[in-house]
Amino acid sequence: MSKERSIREEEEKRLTEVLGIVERRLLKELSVLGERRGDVVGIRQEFWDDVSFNFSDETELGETWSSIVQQAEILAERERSHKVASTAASRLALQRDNPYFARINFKEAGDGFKESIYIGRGTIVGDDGETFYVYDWRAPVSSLFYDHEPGPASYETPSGTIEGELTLKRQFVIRRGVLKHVFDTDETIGDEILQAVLSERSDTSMKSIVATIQKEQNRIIRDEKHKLLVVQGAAGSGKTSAALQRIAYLLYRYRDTLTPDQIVLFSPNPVFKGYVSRVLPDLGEANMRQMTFQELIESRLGRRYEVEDLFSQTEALSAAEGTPEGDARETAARYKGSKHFFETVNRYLKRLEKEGVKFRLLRFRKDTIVSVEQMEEHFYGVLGHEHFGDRLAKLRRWLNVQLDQWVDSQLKEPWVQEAAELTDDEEYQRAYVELRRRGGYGEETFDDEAQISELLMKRAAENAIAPLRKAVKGFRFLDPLATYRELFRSRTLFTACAPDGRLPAGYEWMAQRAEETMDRKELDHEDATPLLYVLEALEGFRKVDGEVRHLFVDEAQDYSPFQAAFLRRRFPRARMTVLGDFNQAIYAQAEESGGFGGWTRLVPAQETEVWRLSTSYRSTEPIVNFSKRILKPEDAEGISPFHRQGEEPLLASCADGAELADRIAADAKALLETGYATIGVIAKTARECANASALVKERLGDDVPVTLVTGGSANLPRGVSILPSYLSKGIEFDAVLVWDASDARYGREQDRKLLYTVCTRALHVLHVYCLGAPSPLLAASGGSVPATDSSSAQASNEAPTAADAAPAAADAAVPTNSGALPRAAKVQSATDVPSSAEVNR
Ligand SMILES: Nc1ncnc2c1ncn2[C@@H]1O[C@H](COP(=O)(O)OP(=O)(O)OP(=O)(O)O)[C@@H](O)[C@H]1O
Repeated sequence: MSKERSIREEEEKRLTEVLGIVERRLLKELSVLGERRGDVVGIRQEFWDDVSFNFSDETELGETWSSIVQQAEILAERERSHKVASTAASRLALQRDNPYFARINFKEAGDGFKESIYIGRGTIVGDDGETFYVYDWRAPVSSLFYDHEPGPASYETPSGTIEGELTLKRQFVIRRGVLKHVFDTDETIGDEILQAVLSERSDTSMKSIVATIQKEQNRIIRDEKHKLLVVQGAAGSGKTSAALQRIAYLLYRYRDTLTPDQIVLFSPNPVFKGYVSRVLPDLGEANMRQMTFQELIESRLGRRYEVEDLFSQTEALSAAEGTPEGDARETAARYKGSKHFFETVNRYLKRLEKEGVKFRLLRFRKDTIVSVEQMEEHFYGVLGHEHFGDRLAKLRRWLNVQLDQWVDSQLKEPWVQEAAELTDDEEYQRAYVELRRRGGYGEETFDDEAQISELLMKRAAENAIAPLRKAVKGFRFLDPLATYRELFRSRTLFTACAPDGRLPAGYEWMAQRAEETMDRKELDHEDATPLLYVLEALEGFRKVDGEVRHLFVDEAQDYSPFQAAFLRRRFPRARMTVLGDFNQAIYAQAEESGGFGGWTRLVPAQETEVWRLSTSYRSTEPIVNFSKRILKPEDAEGISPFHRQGEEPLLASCADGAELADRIAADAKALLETGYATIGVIAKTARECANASALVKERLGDDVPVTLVTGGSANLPRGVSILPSYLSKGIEFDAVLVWDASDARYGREQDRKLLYTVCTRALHVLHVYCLGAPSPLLAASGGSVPATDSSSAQASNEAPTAADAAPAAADAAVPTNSGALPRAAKVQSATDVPSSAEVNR
């Protein structure tokens, strides 16, 4: 028998044994699940039958109440165990499909103890409770698989380093419980598996990468030492993937103390949120909390102000591009995200401890209950020696006392008496019960009547000022906007607070803009974070999320230094993992920061680690090379493609919009017919997308699904998605068709990173179309295409020919992994090379 066959037989036997264990356990869990479900349904149906009702006196009432509580507790307990059984069953079902993906043999130094270790998405222990059939990929020993090739190897455990020798490294492709491929490898992670995984057609949600985590990614996933982890990685180098597997790792490593809701991931937009939401459930873990920065802002400011979001700001800047107004706004957006402004605001807050907080008076009809001056006097006088962050809460207490006194002062007023007379029976009954409870109501006497009418009047007055009580509770007597705005009303104040004592460029424009917008309670996006910071500082950061233990920020280069500093204040206990790519910094607000938003300043250097990921896994080699040439050479230097081949990107000029739409529609159709699942048509702005969508839909008719993706979209659909450049952040498509990368659209230096971001969304196929002359940023990518006719050029500097244009889509049909099959690694048999559809994730 050949060596390959004997290996296969050995592994098949082992697989059957493991599947037997999983199967038995799954059946058991399913039967527990059935029972629990029956219990829960039964208790819910009969809930009220088992409660004894008796309201005759206080004791009976108490007993009725405890019998309800008891029933509710039984129900909650059964629901909990139903959930436990259901989680276990889904985990086992995943394991039955694909119990493990790798095996290593490791001989420990010293005693020479040799062990075969199988690695999968979750642990499988034998019925004896001791034999480990499969180790979780996050177990310390599993590191050996990701970090080493056969030979001397070691791994870290909580009790120290284990040294030894890796004598075998084997990978499996198991699908639906059937062993499809097995092969040994002598590379860190077998190249052929990775080739096959990367050649797969994409999906509308991201997949896990546990079977093919690369060594440099593994370091990020398992880092436990640092308070701040900064990952600078090329487009498609696996930053988001590393972040998500890291979350799964942390949940496993600290499973007794860390829960998913103590982990927050900041995502760039709602589409991305949907896109990554399957990864953790597929790994058998519950999802962490996810939010966008905009949602954080909306939750605090949205009810009081009309807040512009980042996308609207980007659209507004794009529409005003090149005008004095547009330039001024861009300068303002950049400045208000800067470290200089953050420091200015901080110094302003210091001054506010002594003077300057703006309040709003409490007024009932025309009556001032507490004036602004009285509040200032109390805040800066009586409370002047208190800690600044506590003062507002104390002022609130004092205001409530003022309201109490005011209510008392009103009892003789005719309006209160009138209101009290309108009291309905129910209200009267309630007042009666309350007086009895207080022991103040005896026999029917004149005095009792007086008491009840006083109570009714009090209630009437209280009802009338209920909105004021609510406003006081919500700190609405504070005027954060006016307080913030003062910085743009007084030049002397600003210069006194600025660290260098100077007004920033464009100050006059900012001041005027504040007058125009803030009166209408409208907030430009660039003002939202500073305002929120001022508000929270005045309130003593009472909404601080101290429970959050890990904060992940993806696309971190898009955050301004101001926002970075704000997040640090808001999540003070959290360790931070921030991931980004300075080559993809596309928003005005982050430009001042050189792309990394001042993250590294937040935590002392000795508690910070900066990792770089340079291999780009997403796109084929030709696409990576094409995209790199959009960047300045010094920025592109560190980016290397993973050697996966595919067709050369296409760059073509179109004479007019109709031709552009014709070609994109034809490409999209042909690519879908070839089997590509997701096609991204990416235009620069939302306005262009609306136009593109109408034109493309018209050409494709109802047979081809075409979706216009907007800032509010929560999911990426299959088929053709038409979306603006900034919404394509973090996501990917089998094929990207760029809608108009002309000089007119991407002509400025500021557009470089945006165009790079757009082109790097493509996995297998990239077609870049221009209306007229291509952007000069594409010149090095082969962009010297005549603007006049519909000529096109393969980006490898081939001379453009007319034939290149239309058949491009057909060319794209060639599966891009055709030239990318195994390299030197030892493959068990030629037929063992996995096809792209059969690879473990
Ligand atoms: N080790 C790996 N094994 C398999 N696939 C991988 C690996 N690393 C990355 N990928 C794939 O590469 C693609 C890009 O990964 P990901 O989105 O995590 O990169 P990114 O650095 O966040 O990209 P961007 O900055 O462009 O958003 C994904 O399809 C991901 O599955």
